[in-house]
Amino acid sequence: MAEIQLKNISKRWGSFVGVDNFDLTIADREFLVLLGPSGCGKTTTMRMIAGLEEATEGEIHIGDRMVNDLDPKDRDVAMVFQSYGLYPHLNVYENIRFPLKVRKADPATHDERVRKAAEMVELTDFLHRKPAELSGGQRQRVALARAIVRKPSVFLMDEPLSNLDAKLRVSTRAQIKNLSHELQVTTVYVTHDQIEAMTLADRVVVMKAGVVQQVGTPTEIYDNPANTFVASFIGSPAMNLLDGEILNGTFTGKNVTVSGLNAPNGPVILGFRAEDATVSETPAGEIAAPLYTIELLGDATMLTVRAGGQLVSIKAHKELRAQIGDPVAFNVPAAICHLFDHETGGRLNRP
Ligand SMILES: Nc1ncnc2c1ncn2[C@@H]1O[C@H](COP(=O)(O)OP(=O)(O)OP(=O)(O)O)[C@@H](O)[C@H]1O
Repeated sequence: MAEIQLKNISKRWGSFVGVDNFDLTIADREFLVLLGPSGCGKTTTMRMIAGLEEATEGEIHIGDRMVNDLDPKDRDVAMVFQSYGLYPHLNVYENIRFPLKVRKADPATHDERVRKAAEMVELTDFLHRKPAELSGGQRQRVALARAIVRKPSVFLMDEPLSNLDAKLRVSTRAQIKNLSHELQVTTVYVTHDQIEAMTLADRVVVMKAGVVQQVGTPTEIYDNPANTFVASFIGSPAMNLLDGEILNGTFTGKNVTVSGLNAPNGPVILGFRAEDATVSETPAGEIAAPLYTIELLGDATMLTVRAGGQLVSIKAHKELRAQIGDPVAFNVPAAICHLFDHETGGRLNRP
């Protein structure tokens, strides 16, 4: 168990900046998720912690040691990759045991430790099989067992679920969450999937083009996104973001009007989430726009309307039915709106 301190770390290749001035303390036992689109620098950040990539600048501390000059094997971190990295000629038992052998752990303890790790990921019945005889989900569980068998100070996981099909992803995600609760080991987890980030993290770091955009709990990031990038990256569907102008407390965009805003006059980007808008039976005084598409989600109905050339998502109750092209009347209460600077996209105070 250990705290990780990343003190202004950067990674540059020539003039290209992969990670820019990343500065964060990850608490002992925290589950931290690095989230962002492809190429934003998540993996590079994690590889610097692991020692697979040298930081161009800054210091990395794990526990009470500065590890910049330590080899990966001396940092006491265990990694799980999306590609599993299992040894094909070894059976599950020997794959899980491998780190104990390499680290010369007391041989008398191996059997118990391997079986315990296998049990934690529900692989007890598969110990004799070779990786080729396992499903993708089972292989990923072998990789997890191999990481937990030697009780490292830190777990680093790079998109461990991305090779699994949707259903398996959900169940393995739950297993990782449960495992991490049980093990209480500081974990850094890389993903581009915002649902994984929201469901697993104690805190999420949202990155874009090498630069940290926001650090916060899933709720903080969802409820108070720091800018339009974070607002549109977190949540499904993405937050509705509309260009327009505020005049005397009323926002006017293309075909969307919201009144009662407590904000200065001028151009802004107005944001609201699909679940915060309400569909109205009585169209008077509200926004009306033609239905572009309707999706039945089971527990709700998602409407997408075309408001002034822009698509806007509204989550409605599950019984709602409508035809494409029908006018949909909806209401956007001022209290649930987010306002962003129209040039920088940075968050303005909530109205
Ligand atoms: N060895 C390298 N030399 C030059 N540029 C690199 C090198 N490794 C990575 N990069 C660049 O650094 C940036 C960050 O890469 P990184 O792998 O950290 O992104 P990522 O957020 O993990 O993306 P993905 O989700 O696609 O893995 C990318 O633009 C990548 O092309």
